[in-house]
Amino acid sequence: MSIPPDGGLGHEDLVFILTVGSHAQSHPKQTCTIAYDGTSACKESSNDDDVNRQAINAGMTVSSALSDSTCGLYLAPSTIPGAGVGIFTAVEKQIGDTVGRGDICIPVIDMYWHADGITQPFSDYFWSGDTMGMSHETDSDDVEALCPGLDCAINCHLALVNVEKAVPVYDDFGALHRSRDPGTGAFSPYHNGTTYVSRHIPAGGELFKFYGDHWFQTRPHVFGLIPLSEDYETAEDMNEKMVLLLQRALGTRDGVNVSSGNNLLEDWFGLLQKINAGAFESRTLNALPQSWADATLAAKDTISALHQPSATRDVAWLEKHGRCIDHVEPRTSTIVPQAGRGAFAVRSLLRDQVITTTPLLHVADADFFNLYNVTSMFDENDNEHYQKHVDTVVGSQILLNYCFGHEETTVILCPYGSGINYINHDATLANVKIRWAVDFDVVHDDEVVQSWTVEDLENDTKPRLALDYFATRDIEPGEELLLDYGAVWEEAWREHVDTWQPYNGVVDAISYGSATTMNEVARETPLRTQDEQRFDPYPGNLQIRCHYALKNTINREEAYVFHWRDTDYGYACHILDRFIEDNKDWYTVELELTVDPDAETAVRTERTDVPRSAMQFFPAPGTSDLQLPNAFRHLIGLPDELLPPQWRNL
Ligand SMILES: C[S@@+](CC[C@H](N)C(=O)[O-])C[C@H]1O[C@@H](n2cnc3c(N)ncnc32)[C@H](O)[C@@H]1O
Repeated sequence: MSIPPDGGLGHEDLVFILTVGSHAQSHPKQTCTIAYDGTSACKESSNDDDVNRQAINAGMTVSSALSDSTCGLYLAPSTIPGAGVGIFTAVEKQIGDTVGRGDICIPVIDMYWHADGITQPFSDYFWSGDTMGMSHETDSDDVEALCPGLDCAINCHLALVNVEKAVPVYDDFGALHRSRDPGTGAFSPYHNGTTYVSRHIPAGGELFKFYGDHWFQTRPHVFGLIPLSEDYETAEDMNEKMVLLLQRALGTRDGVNVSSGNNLLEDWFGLLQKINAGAFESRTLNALPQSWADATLAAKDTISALHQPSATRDVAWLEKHGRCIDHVEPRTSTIVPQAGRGAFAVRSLLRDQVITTTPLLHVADADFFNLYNVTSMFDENDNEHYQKHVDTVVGSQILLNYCFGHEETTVILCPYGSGINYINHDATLANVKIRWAVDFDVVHDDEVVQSWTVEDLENDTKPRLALDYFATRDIEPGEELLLDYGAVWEEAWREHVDTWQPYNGVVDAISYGSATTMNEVARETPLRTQDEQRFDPYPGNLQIRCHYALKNTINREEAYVFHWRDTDYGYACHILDRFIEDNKDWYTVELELTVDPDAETAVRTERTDVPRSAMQFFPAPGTSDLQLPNAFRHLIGLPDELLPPQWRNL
């Protein structure tokens, strides 16, 4: 089982991309990446990038733009011993290809505060929310992203990292509006996270993402002195030199014909193995090939190439023993109003066919999902303290809407299968059902269903349960998959719709503004200065932020365009002045460089000659649709027949 980290880019890794204006029309597109240290690198955008981008812009997932007849992705036992399940591609993949069909990500806000002390499995599966474009969900810095698809299920092998972490697209303008739609805020706006291939993968190869070296360093009891990324690089270099040296000593240029029984080689690798076995404890030595055959192979190719065969399964074996995880893709629901996106079949599915099997993360204490009322107080030294009122639950994490539960138990089960989290409810049109997984011991232990108590589940959060989703009738390609969430869910939804009223909070519902729309529609529109905003304000739920690159002074002579990645958040900034020169608008802004909200004084600095593209709208912290106090929250009903009797504790 994969255990993603709180990984991702730190701010120091941030770069901005500028499109070189003079080249933009007459030459192939160039993007230049400038790091904070001032170094830059440019590359021409590939056609593949354009095709992918066009597909995304057209509202399709990348995969649906490509032809699709057989399963391309499997969930199967990982090739890493003890790692549970892993994800495998059934088709060869080249750098820049995509994998999967666009995952959803779900923010979990202020968890370490609201759910302090509650045993939960999620920490090992979270990606840090700021690397997923979720920074604006709270001003406390405590936002985690659970991406229950590939980002949750792909393992990490530091020698074979072959796909990049997917970053979701933030879509706060969807089809729903908080002034009229009771479904507003009831599903995650972070979706279509596309996984890109970063290294060639053979058909049958397991996928590996980079969790960050830190993730392995902080788990020495599990992984011991496993080589880290840098160790592989150093070992690569050492190996090349070692092989050259030995070839010279052996008087051979390629060394391939040297018999494995050669004394020099035996002595050398015998010594290396002894050193490795305890004389020195070194992650780098652990990365170094331990035989002449491996050393020469690695010198010709890479050390990673040595690991690839053992990380590859036969495709026929995957078909037989794995579970297909790419039968469905997400799209805006066509059947269910107010529901956001849904899951659609990409190929014919037969009645009783298992559409996919999905592992479950379990929480024994349902209070994990509660959001509590908070008051802030100042002590005698004027330090602010927060008090949690555990008797006043004011809402639930949005994650609740993606998990299964039952009114007679505190146990909650959250699936992390690719695509299945998009399946909506319809009791009448349901064409999918769930059951405990059959014949998939690698993630499902029926003993847990038969005899584990709620306490047992609390004491052991390793995923040990899985569900099969199967078709209850033949399903055509393009049909939406629908599940019956149960009568309790349906009644809760009906009551929500009947009693729902628009919520007027920071801003009245009708004048709520979508940051995404403002950034798309008003990208070229001049921004109003602070003085102008006094008379003509922007919607109160929006804030303007300036690009991170403004941390350094900028040079107007280079007519650059700032590029915002989906994860960029920038600095809070205020527009002091706007002026026109060379027929262009320029701005003088004040940046709040200190991002820590607890800092007593924000470090402010002024920048002038700032172009429009350096500024972007964001929802102000805590004002997104997800944070609406009247947003619908309800677990999906676990059918009565699946609830183990010993879990009934309510
Ligand atoms: C597991 S998610 C399904 C995926 C979700 N539609 C999305 O876009 O991420 C469950 C949530 O979808 C919405 N939903 C599902 N079925 C619905 C229905 N029949 N009517 C209204 N909303 C529905 C509700 O917000 C529910 O809490």
